[in-house]
Amino acid sequence: MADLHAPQQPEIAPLAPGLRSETFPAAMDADGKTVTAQTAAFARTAEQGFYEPWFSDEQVNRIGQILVKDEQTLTAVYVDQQSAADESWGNALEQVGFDPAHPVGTFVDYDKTLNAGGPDGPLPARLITVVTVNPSFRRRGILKHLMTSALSRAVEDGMAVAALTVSEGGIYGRFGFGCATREANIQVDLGEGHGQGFALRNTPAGRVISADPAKLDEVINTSFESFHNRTRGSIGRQQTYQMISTARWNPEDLSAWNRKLRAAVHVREDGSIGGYVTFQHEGWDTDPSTIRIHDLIAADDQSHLALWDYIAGLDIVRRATMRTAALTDPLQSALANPRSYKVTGLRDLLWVRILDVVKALEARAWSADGAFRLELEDAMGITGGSFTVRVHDGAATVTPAAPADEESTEDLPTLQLSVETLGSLYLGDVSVRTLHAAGRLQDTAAEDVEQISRIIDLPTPPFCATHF
Ligand SMILES: CC(=O)SCCNC(=O)CCNC(=O)[C@H](O)C(C)(C)COP(=O)(O)OP(=O)(O)OC[C@H]1O[C@@H](n2cnc3c(N)ncnc32)[C@H](O)[C@@H]1OP(=O)(O)O
Repeated sequence: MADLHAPQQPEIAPLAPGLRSETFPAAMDADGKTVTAQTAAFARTAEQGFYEPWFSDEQVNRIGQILVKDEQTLTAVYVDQQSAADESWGNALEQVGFDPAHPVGTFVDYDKTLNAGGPDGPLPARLITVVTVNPSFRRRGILKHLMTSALSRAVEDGMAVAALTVSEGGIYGRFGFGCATREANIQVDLGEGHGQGFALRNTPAGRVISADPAKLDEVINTSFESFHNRTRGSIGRQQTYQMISTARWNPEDLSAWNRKLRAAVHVREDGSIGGYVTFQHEGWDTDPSTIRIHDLIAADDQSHLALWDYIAGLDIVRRATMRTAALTDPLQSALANPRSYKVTGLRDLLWVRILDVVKALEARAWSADGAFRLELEDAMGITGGSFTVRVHDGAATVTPAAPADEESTEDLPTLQLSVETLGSLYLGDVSVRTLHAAGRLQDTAAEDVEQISRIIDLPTPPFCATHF
């Protein structure tokens, strides 16, 4: 008998007449130096979709190579001028020199891992990025086709979760994605000279050593791996990070190397590497003189503070800024004067789509032992239904349950929510109580909220340090 609770592939939304889609791997030419014409044309369409400057062929080739290195799967939508339903539209495209080899829609997916805090470590996640539609082809269902196809493939491949970062907050909820992590922009005032404005209550152990970013490949890899394994909400990094953090690639203009980038590494007292920071001086015309931190990845909290102490100790610098700080950054509480740390902005980063509720919940962290019933609604029909969740010693067992209206011998508190809301709850960014107050828990009874919250809500928010 078919397992009615197994994830189901969603129906794939059709493309409008005259459009066709093709899925292919990002690939290099036989010479191994340039990406294929199809991959390069894909990168060109993405560049237009995100309103980037016209890239040179060399820059396009660099983007293509990044896609290749992470074995990314590209799906492109092309105009089939021959079969275009509206002939005058086909003629108009021809008149303006439209090249049918250039797609009008782009979509990338690839696999990394997501740390959901569970006992068995990070779980595989299907990541979605570079979603663009040529402005002249928007609002005709191209995204809907690309997304339903991609989620269908992800279910077929047995993925428990998909994730993306969004350009606009109103697009992806309809596909079951919920906002799951946030990050802060911070500004730290350093005062004049070390210790004047910035002083840690305790001096971190070990040494921080200035380093050439180009020589840090191994340090970057091992530091990130430790960080990823200890940080709920972390997503595995694509090759782009390695290229940027080692200064081989300048993200601002895609030129060959970033001459401004500097780095430092924390070496613990026992000689092991604790983490690294990459940063640049904003220029002598900035007032106050400012260091921008690009990336600060530490394997432990002492190393995190030690790297900040190094930045604060740089002579002539009065301010440090960072766009990717954790909401639980320990720095503010470690400062003698916590006011020198200011949060200047807050934004969502990771959005999560649960594809297999059993696998996903069993890979998650929990706060307390207990059991509850889950009534999950999934409008795309992928993973909805009734489940019993039992948590014991920090690990969950999730089993299909009879529908709520059928007789049940067990009296368990019941959580009713949509798959989008479960995505927001998954990594612990928002609490059961807050979602209940927001009216997002449908018919969940107020008296059940307290019990369920004790099991689900996690003590700290998650943190994802990876943009993609
Ligand atoms: C994961 C990432 O890569 S995030 C980056 C997304 N890309 C961008 O922001 C680049 C600029 N924008 C675009 O390229 C396109 O407008 C896209 C990709 C956002 C949307 O593509 P389209 O093909 O126009 O979307 P499509 O027609 O399939 O719309 C699907 C649904 O989303 C809705 N939608 C599309 N764009 C938006 C938007 N910007 N805001 C709110 N809703 C939107 C549509 O109204 C439609 O709703 P429905 O389900 O009620 O019918």
